[in-house]
Amino acid sequence: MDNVFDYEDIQLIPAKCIVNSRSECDTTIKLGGHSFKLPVVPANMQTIIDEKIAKYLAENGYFYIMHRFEPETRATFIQDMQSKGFIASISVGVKEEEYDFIVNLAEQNLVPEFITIDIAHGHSNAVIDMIKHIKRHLPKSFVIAGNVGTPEAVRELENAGADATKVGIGPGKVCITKIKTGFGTGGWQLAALRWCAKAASKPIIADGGIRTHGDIAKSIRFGASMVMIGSLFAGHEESPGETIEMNGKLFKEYFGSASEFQKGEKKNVEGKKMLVDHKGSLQDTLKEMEQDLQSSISYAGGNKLESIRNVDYVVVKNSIFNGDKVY
Ligand SMILES: NC(=O)C1=CN([C@@H]2O[C@H](COP(=O)(O)OP(=O)(O)OC[C@H]3O[C@@H](n4cnc5c(N)ncnc54)[C@H](OP(=O)(O)O)[C@@H]3O)[C@@H](O)[C@H]2O)C=CC1
Ligand SMILES: Nc1nc2c(ncn2[C@@H]2O[C@H](COP(=O)(O)O)[C@@H](O)[C@H]2O)c(=O)[nH]1
Repeated sequence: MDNVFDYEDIQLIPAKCIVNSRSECDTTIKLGGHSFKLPVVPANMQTIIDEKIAKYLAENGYFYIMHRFEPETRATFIQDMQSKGFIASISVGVKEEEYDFIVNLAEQNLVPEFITIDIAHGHSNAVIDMIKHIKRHLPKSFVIAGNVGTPEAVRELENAGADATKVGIGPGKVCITKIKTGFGTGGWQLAALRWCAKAASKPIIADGGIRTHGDIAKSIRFGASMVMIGSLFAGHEESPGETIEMNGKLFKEYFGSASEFQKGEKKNVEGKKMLVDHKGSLQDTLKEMEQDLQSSISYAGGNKLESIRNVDYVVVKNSIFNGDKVY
């Protein structure tokens, strides 16, 4: 791989506008036969999503993926969401008990619309076997598998039956994988996304490293159907992380799913805990994301999300912020 770059190194080039107002631009995206208002999904992490937020997102036409860290609540969660007419979208791991969980769901005829296999190193037989297991017992569920960072991995997971793959090893804000292991897509996530997207025949979710709303448009340009975001969603008043007051200022706690804090032990730790600025309501951020993306679409010279896919771009190494502090 040469010519690597990341979000901050790229600027998309404007094309002639065809709309009279940004409100004409349509940010909706289809995934798994469902239509969602934005190509954005909050990360399936315990300080980012809980049942209340999942319901809010589902009710308001946004995609969501519930985390897997309270495993015993998942069957009831599926029932509860579907009884309200919402999609059920859950996460699983790959350990032995997860195999039984999938069989139990099938026996109870509980079929989540979306199942995400949420593993650090998704290019593995553990994930391939779990994809096959889910497809055998719950063939109607849309399976998102990850995380990966290479075209080979995307192809192997797709061939095993994954309906979408999630790309991003180590670009996350609370990630320390790149430091502890020396591996990953941290620092070149956008180039890795492009590399993977060229091999993909099914949707890709770009996961981690999104620091500004413009990065959503850049992800679409480089082949993502959707982006998964943690840190930008961690600071809301509704966010499940604890609210902390320091020197009269409010913060929210945000921790990695592989942090010592999440795991309860210091074993294979690849994540950290941090505080992010408190920033008002989730609804306001989603609205702002929609408006910013509508604006992106208008700069792309179209009125639909797909128009972003064809725009030209330039590489401006580490310079687009001109010293502005954005995060
Ligand atoms: N996107 C990213 O960059 C990363 C995300 N995470 C997040 O952290 C959480 C925990 O992830 P994870 O540790 O995979 O989940 P689990 O702790 O559930 O581990 C899943 C299984 O995979 C094994 N495993 C984990 N990492 C590796 C590896 N590098 N090589 C071989 N086997 C491995 C584990 O065994 P054992 O523990 O004995 O090795 C275990 O059996 C997830 O939510 C994940 O998304 C974590 C790191 C990177
Ligand atoms: N290496 C680790 N990555 C992690 C951990 N917990 C979550 N994640 C990944 O980060 C993204 C969110 O990234 P952000 O830049 O938007 O904050 C999340 O979706 C996971 O893929 C972890 O402990 N270690």
